[in-house]
Amino acid sequence: MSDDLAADCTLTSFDHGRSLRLPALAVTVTLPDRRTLTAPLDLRPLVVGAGADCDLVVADPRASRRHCELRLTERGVLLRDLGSKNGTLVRDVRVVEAFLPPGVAAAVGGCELVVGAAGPAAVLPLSQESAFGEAVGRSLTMRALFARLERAAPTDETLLLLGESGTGKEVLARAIHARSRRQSGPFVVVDCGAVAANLVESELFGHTRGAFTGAAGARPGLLEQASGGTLFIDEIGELPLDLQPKLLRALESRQVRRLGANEWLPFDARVVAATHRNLRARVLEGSFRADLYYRLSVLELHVPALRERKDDIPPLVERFLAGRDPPRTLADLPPGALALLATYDWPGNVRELRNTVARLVLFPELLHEVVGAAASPEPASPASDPPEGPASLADARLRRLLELPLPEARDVVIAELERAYVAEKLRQHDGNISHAAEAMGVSRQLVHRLLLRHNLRAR
Ligand SMILES: Nc1ncnc2c1ncn2[C@@H]1O[C@H](COP(=O)(O)OP(=O)(O)OP(=O)(O)O)[C@@H](O)[C@H]1O
Repeated sequence: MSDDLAADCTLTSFDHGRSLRLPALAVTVTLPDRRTLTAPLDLRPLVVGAGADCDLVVADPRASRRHCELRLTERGVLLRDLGSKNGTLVRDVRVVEAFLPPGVAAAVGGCELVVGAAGPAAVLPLSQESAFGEAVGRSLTMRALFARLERAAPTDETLLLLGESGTGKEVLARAIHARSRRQSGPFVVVDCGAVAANLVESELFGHTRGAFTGAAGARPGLLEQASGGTLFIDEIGELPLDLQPKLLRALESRQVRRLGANEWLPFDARVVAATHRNLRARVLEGSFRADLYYRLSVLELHVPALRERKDDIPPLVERFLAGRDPPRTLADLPPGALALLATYDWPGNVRELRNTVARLVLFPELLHEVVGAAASPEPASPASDPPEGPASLADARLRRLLELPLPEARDVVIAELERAYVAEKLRQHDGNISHAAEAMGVSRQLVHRLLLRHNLRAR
C-alpha cells in the first residue's frame, strides 16, 4: 500500500488541532449474485450483516445478522468481526480486528467487501475544549461532536442524539440546555422506554379531568411543563407508533391538545430526542414513521461508543475519581489500572466505566477481577445488557467462551492476556518499546507486531 493511499483513509487533525480531515470513503459489497451495494463511511461505524438494522444489509445466508463493522480511525479503516458465525477473512486469514487497506477485499460470508476513495476529503471543525458542559472527551470524534454542539446548542433546533446506552446522551442534552438561551427554564426528561405504553400519551400531552379512569384532575403534559426550557425525550425509538403523528403535529404547530380536551394550547419547549436504536432501519421496517424521523433528524448527532474513543478513558476516570467523596486522583488507583481499563470494550459504555471506577476505589484489590475478567472477547452488541458485578462479569465471559470450540476459546484468552500484558509492560516503561521488549524477553519487532495486532499505541 502506498503512503498516499494509507494517508487517504485516516482521520487526521490539522490546523493546530482545530480541524479534522475526514476522507471520503465508500464501502462496496459484492453479493454472491454479483450485485453490488455501496454506502459511505464517515465518523459513524458502519455495520454489515444480514439483519435489517445493519447499515449495509447483505442478502447472504452465510452472513451473520451483525457480521462485521468498519470504522474510520486515526490509523486507517478498522475492520472488526462482530462474532460472526462464518468469520471475516482478509487475504484468507480469519480476523477479529484488522486495518483494511483501501482496495483490499475482505470476505464476509459469500460476499466481498472493499473500501475505496469516493471523492475529496471533508474538513470538520474540532472543539478546542476537552469537555462540553459535564461531558468529558478529548478524542477526535468527541471534539468533532462538541464543535457541532457548540454551534447547535444556542439555536432552537430540534436535535436527535444517537448512540448506545451509557454513551452520555443525557449528559449532552443537559449541556445543550445549559448552553441555550433557555438555560434558566426547566429541563424536563421523559423516557419513552420506561413509561408504560398506555401512559406515554398523557405524560407527553397532558389530560383533562376525567379524561380516563383515574384522571382525578387536569394535568399539563411534559411538552407544556417544559415551556421556556428543553424537553429531553429519551428512547424516542420506543414511542408507540400511534402517538408518533401526534408528536409530529405538536412539534410542527407548537401546540398540544390534552387528552380529553378540544382546545389546542401553545407550548414553547425545545426538543432534544435520543435513542440507542438505528432509527433509519426502524423507518425502513415500518416501526418508526419517516415524517417524524425527518422532523427530528434536522440535526442528527452520533455519540460514539466508548470502545471507539479509548483516548477518553483517562480523563473520564479522572473526572469520576474527582467526584468521589473524598475526591480521589489517578494515583489512588492500583498500578496498571488505566492500562487494563483500556483493554476492555465497555459494552455498557461510560456508565459502566463510572461504576467500575466506583468499585475500584472501594476494592482496589479486585482490579483484575473487575476489569481483567471482563475483557470481552466479542464486541458488544448494543442491545446486550452490560454485566453488573464481578461475579456476573466472570460468568458472562465464561458463557461467551463456552460458545466457542476449545481451540478458539483458548486463542481468545491468550489474545486477551497478550494485549493486557503488552499494554501494562509498555505503561511500566513509559511507552519505550526497547525497554518493554527487553523486560518481556522478546524482540522489538515482535512488540511492534503485537501493538499492531492489538490496536495499541506505544505512547
Ligand atoms: N462524556 C461524559 N463525561 C462524563 N460523564 C459521562 C460522559 N458520558 C456519560 N457519562 C456518565 O455516564 C452515565 C451515563 O450517561 P447518560 O445517562 O448520559 O447516558 P445515555 O447515553 O443517556 O444512556 P441511556 O441511553 O442508557 O439513557 C452518567 O452517569 C454520566 O454522568
